[in-house]
Amino acid sequence: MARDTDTPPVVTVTFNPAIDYTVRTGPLADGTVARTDDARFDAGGKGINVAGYLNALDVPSVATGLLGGFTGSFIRTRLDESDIAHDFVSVPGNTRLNVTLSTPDAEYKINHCGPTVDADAVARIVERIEAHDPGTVVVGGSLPPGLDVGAVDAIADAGGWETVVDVDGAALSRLDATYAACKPNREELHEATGLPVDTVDECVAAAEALRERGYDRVVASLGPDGALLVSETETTHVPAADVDVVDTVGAGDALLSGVLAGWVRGYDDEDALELGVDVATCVVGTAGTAADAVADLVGTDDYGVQAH
Ligand SMILES: O=P(O)(O)OC[C@@]1(O)O[C@H](CO)[C@@H](O)[C@@H]1O
Repeated sequence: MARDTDTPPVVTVTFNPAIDYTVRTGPLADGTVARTDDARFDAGGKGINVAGYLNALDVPSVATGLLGGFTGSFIRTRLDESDIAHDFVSVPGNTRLNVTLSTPDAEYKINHCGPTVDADAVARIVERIEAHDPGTVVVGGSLPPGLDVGAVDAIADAGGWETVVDVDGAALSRLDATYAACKPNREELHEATGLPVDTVDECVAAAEALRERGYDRVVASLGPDGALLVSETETTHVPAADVDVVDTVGAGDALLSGVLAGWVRGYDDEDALELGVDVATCVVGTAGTAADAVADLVGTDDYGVQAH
């Protein structure tokens, strides 16, 4: 499908990018060495993943944020190799390396806090965003030491773009600006609202409560219960597909990317959410963040765009 060059790009902001090291082993035992040849390194962090998936879905995107050190260089190289447009601010220190360890019994995740960042980096990111004149800005992931949620509000308040956030529940409960959408998972819905989220109906009520706090639409990833999209006028629930989960790295980012791609293409919320679930299903069925697997969706019957 030809890329639409008239559409303003989606700019993604990752304050705290990461190399994702995803490794699968047999069972682990204390005091023994587990050996494996099943490991991969991906350029990651939530905003970077969203830019990669949007790129794979032929939606114009630019990734910005903060990168430093040898790990930052690796990420720039990977983005170049994958033809993902990027425009990062360089900072001192090494960008973090996050580990996902999959064993037959469990999936373990270790996320580093990231390098300490000077607060003036936020103004430098705003300059990069302005240079790309986006319609939508997506701020995704944790804040490194040195920044607080004011950095996210500063991005949302800095220009005429719509801002979408994928930040943790505590941050969602503290942001002050107005946002076009947020993408909590189930735990984050609870953390942000204090409401129970055991059933899908309870998740809908929590999403409605979150909307009252300044998020126009709430896209919630509910794991095995699928996903929800709650707006002022409607509530949509799409169940999860039956898929053998390889690992869940990037699943929430994939859901959000599919929804954003749908909105950019003028889908209604239901079709956008269905596309989001298709993209997330593809990612959980493939090792690592798997933007290459998402690109394979384009042109198949599973890619919702074909039906419109
Ligand atoms: O520590 P954060 O910023 O909350 O999450 C970072 C992260 O776990 O999220 C992505 C998956 O969503 C990974 O690429 C990355 O390692």
